[in-house]
Amino acid sequence: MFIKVENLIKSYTTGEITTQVLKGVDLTLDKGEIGVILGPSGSGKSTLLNIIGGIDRCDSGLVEVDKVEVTKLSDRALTDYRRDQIGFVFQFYNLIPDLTVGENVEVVSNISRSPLSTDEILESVGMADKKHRFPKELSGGEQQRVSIARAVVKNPNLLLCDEPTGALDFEASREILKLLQKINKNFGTTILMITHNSAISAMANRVYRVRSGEIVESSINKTMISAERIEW
Ligand SMILES: Nc1ncnc2c1ncn2[C@@H]1O[C@H](COP(=O)(O)OP(=O)(O)OP(=O)(O)O)[C@@H](O)[C@H]1O
Repeated sequence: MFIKVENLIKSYTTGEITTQVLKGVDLTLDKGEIGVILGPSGSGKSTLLNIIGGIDRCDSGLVEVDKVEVTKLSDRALTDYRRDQIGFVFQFYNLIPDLTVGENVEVVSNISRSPLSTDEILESVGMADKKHRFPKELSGGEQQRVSIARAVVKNPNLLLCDEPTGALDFEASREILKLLQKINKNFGTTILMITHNSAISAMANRVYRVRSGEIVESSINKTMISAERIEW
């Protein structure tokens, strides 16, 4: 088992009000699989992903990734874990506006332990010919390709995607999903992805549905379909 989450609990306190955002979440994913987390806004999906990725801490429970007990790591070790093992892709790309496409990717590869080649990655995401452009000269779908290149160049064990197609139209979304599927296949990268869109679950090995901080449904897809065939 590559990801093991057990009885994960997390609360946030604002002023005098404490809200339990994760109420005992269990989740597993095997190496090389694609997992999808579905659920309405505010149900705790990002909180769950951020704890798995070492951006946030839980109150109690277990997160284990590739046999590392993430929930036990010191702050220093958690930073190393995040830098060395995890690639993040967000809804709004978060590219550095003053850097070109190539430079945005190199910023990450320069601080990575065993990076892949920037040119090779840009080639695989279909952005090699736009290496010298700036983010504002790209479409949303192209910017997301660059942000995927930036996440993958460090050769992460786990790619965490928070609504990667949330800001894109249907065609651009499908291209991004095809790209994620290709990365999963070519690099063997395990992918865990949050989405509002239940059609996307057809390309996942495992699907988790979250509601109000709890997993209300989990399923395993015996037959995954190619992202090419996803419609909504
Ligand atoms: N840092 C924080 N401080 C206080 N409350 C927070 C914090 N982060 C998240 N929350 C609250 O926790 C709940 C779950 O948020 P989370 O972002 O995990 O949900 P989500 O399912 O990812 O939602 P969305 O689909 O809208 O992104 C929300 O009610 C949110 O307001």
